[in-house]
Amino acid sequence: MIRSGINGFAKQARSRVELHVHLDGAVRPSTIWELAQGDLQAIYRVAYEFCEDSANQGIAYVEARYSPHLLATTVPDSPWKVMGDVTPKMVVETVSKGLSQGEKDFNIKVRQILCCIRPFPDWSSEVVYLCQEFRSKGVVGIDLAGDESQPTHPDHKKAFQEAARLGISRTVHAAEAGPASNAKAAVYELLAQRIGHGYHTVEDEAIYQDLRARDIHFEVCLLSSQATGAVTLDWSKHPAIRFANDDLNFSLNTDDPTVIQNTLGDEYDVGFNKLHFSERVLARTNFNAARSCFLPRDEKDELLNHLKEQYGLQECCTRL
Ligand SMILES: O=c1[nH]cnc2c1ncn2[C@@H]1O[C@H](CO)[C@@H](O)[C@H]1O
Repeated sequence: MIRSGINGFAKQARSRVELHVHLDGAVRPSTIWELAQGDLQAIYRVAYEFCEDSANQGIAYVEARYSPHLLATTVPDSPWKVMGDVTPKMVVETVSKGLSQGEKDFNIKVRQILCCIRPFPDWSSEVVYLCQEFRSKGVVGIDLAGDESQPTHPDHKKAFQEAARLGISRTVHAAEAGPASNAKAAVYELLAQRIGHGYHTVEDEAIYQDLRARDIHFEVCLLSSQATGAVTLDWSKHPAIRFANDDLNFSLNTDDPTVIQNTLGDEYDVGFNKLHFSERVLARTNFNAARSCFLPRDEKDELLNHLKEQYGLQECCTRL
């Protein structure tokens, strides 16, 4: 693939921002093989190596998401049927330690988003509790992931409203495979500030225009969107082209790099080569990610200033 200038530049300069990547979808295949019996050491290793792999892609800041319940072994209704003594809280503690050591060793900033899972509404109140409990240890937000074909359970709504009350930032997987109305519900009922994917939002003009006017951020994952069948295989019809033309607030992300076998650089390459995004659009998506990340104001400003320096921009230029 021909590399875009901004991509080649960013790789060396530690100047990318990624908002949508599943930690449990980013495990090195060689590590999965070795750690087939999961335990806390395995979780620590996955978190630590995630920092190294992200740093090697020129990433300055990344928000990694996962479900504490799906990685635990004490959850009775977990789909994995493996029982042990690792609680969801121990999972978050261990991920925090692994990321924190990785941040130091690889000179990168990494924060966590804890996922609620649609078919398991019973877990959601504990996810909010864990977000609150680990706020000072790197947890910056809450997500709702999983199959969006069923109506959102009231317990998820309760959890997200509680998260909003506590000042926990919110993103929701919506309109990935499901209809535009799911994105609307994510914003109005779950109080989401960001939408995971959101491709089908373009199919309802009123909803699309409303979310655009509200400056809702869309976490776009190009290669994942084709791999999951969420969009057609014709790149020229990809909804992100509309997003770019409308200067919508969106970013490029990897989603599940172990599964998709992609890097953030690949996503920028696809944007450049297949969707014909200009260098300016690619830079803008990266700045969109920074201005829509879940860091507190002062740390966000620091990140934006770092990016401006890397891109050689003098004045405030988050809207390139
Ligand atoms: O593209 C996606 N859409 C919806 N859910 C997803 C996607 N990728 C992964 N997960 C779900 O999120 C959980 C926490 O990281 C994963 O375990 C998986 O069940």
